[in-house]
Amino acid sequence: MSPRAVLVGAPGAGKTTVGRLLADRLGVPFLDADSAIEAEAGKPIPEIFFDEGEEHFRALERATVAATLESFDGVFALGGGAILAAETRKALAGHTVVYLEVGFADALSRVGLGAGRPLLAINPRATLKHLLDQRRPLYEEVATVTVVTDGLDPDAIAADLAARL
Ligand SMILES: Nc1ncnc2c1ncn2[C@@H]1O[C@H](COP(=O)(O)OP(=O)(O)O)[C@@H](O)[C@H]1O
Ligand SMILES: O=C(O)C1=C[C@@H](OP(=O)(O)O)[C@@H](O)[C@H](O)C1
Ligand SMILES: [Mg+2]
Repeated sequence: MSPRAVLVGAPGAGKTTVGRLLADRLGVPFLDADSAIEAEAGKPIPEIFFDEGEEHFRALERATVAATLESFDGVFALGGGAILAAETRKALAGHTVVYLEVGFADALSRVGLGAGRPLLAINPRATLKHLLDQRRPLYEEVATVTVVTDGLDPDAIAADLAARL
């Protein structure tokens, strides 16, 4: 069993939003890794970061992604930092991985002041710029399909993807 599509990309790329729309169009279930982690931990992502730290969150994330890749056949949206783990990049090989590409200006306007995203709690502009630069090669490495999202409406992106998958 393999997800119909795994969505990767930076915070604000639209993984959660476009993923849900894409799943509706394909008539398959949708799962967001962050929501699965929150359900498992029994608390929101910012509280996991605050109480247990980022390393603990990343361990939960690696385990959730590994298990879901083997057991889920819908559309699966990852958190923006999931691909930082070499283990996760390796596990993505052989799957249909969609990279939702977003430039700095659109990403910034979409995430705003970073509410709900603990990594962007301090200095969201500079942090987001750094994340985009650091992670771009990793998203490119795992992607089998790349979609530019700048200036495009989520539903148009989902429609384009549904036609391509
Ligand atoms: N293509 C888009 N155009 C404009 N706004 C978008 C687009 N995709 C997502 N958004 C908005 O940006 C914010 C972040 O989207 P989200 O799906 O949570 O991104 P991600 O899961 O990749 O971090 C949400 O408020 C969402 O409504
Ligand atoms: O970029 C990151 O490292 C993170 C992105 C978030 O998901 P989104 O990319 O859906 O915002 C969430 O997993 C967590 O706050 C860490
Ligand atoms: Mg998301």
